[in-house]
Amino acid sequence: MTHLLTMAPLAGHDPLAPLAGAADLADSVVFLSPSERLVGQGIGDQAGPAETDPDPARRVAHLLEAARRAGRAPVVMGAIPFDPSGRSRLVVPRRLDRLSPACWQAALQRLPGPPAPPRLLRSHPRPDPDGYRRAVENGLARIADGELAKLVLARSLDLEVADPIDPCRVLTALIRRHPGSLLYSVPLPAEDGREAGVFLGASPELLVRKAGGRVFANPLAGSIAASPDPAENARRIERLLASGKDRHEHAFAAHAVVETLRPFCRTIELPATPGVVAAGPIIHLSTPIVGELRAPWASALDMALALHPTPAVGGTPTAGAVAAIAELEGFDRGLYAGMVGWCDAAGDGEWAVSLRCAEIRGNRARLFAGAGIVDGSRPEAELEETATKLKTMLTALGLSAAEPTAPGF
Ligand SMILES: C=C(O[C@@H]1C=C(C(=O)O)C=C[C@H]1O)C(=O)O
Repeated sequence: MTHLLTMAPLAGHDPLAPLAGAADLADSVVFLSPSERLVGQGIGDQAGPAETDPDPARRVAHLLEAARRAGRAPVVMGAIPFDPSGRSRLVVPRRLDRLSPACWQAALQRLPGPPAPPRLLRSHPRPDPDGYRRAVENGLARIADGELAKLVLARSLDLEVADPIDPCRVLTALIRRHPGSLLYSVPLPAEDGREAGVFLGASPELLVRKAGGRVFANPLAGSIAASPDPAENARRIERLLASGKDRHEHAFAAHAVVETLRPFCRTIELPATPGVVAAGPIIHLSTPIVGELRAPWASALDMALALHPTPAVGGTPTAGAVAAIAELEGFDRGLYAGMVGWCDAAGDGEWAVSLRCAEIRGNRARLFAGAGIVDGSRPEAELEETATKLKTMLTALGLSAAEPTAPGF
């Protein structure tokens, strides 16, 4: 990416304003990864044909063309839902800043502290724990029938707190706790009777990154709760690496990613064994994948759309799993388990799987978490795994799962 501004010299412009609490996150878009740190400001006026076109690639092309005409940096940022034909949140910020690693280190000093623990008024899990166990049992029956080999079942948690939530403090709490994750905040308009807000999170999972002629991906699947005790944590990592059920669950995602990327590549390899990645309260099996692209290089977005939904958020076979998810989950995933990131007119870009996230609107937050079901999965363990994954956002909101006020999830 060559056309982005670095810490902009413009008088009166503060590239960090949305992260420092000096500009509204609802008028900004943020994507921070170990490779790129992008902060866009001024997104106010962007609803239009691109919002309603069911093809995300056409939506992005439309926005890039509009950016070119308006003389803006041709970079589209935002989120595409789990159902990519649904409402995406894609924008071309009026001002875009790319923060260098040195700027970023200095910037961290300016971030506000975590939110004060809010007073929880109501919490509503969907499905409730019994409903989720039943959905997993149903999924296991379909796996036993041979209809499916893997299925990812998720649930959502609606929270209402006494005062409006400050999304900036929630995002900066995530930044401090998850510096190696892909961190994001995307504005949400008022819709379906709900007020405007933001969609934000800290995803450990890179769907795809393209930089010049190279492509990177990092499928995750197969998880265990982390322990605060280092010796116990090390034992859990050994247990995860040795778990046949988790290795089987992981293999679906890793194979699918390599096989989907292979036609785009001159060279690509699947590492023989997965490693692990720690993501706050949870540890995942992880396979980093690198490929050399075949000319003409496909764009990051084309590859992201080809990969989505990977078996890490959908299942195997894909179409059957997506149909089972619609039938068994009983809520709309919206932007959860879709993709969030950026792409430019040269085809470079980076897209994370939209995980460990929440929609925050006023004094309400909707959280999401899912778990992969394969032969050998146990409903109670999968329920616990989703509760562990929810902790990432609960902690950032100041609602630690250990507190007596914690929601009954
Ligand atoms: C579905 C989620 O996470 C995905 C599922 C995982 C699993 O089942 O082990 C692990 C990481 C993610 O690929 C989620 O965080 O909601």
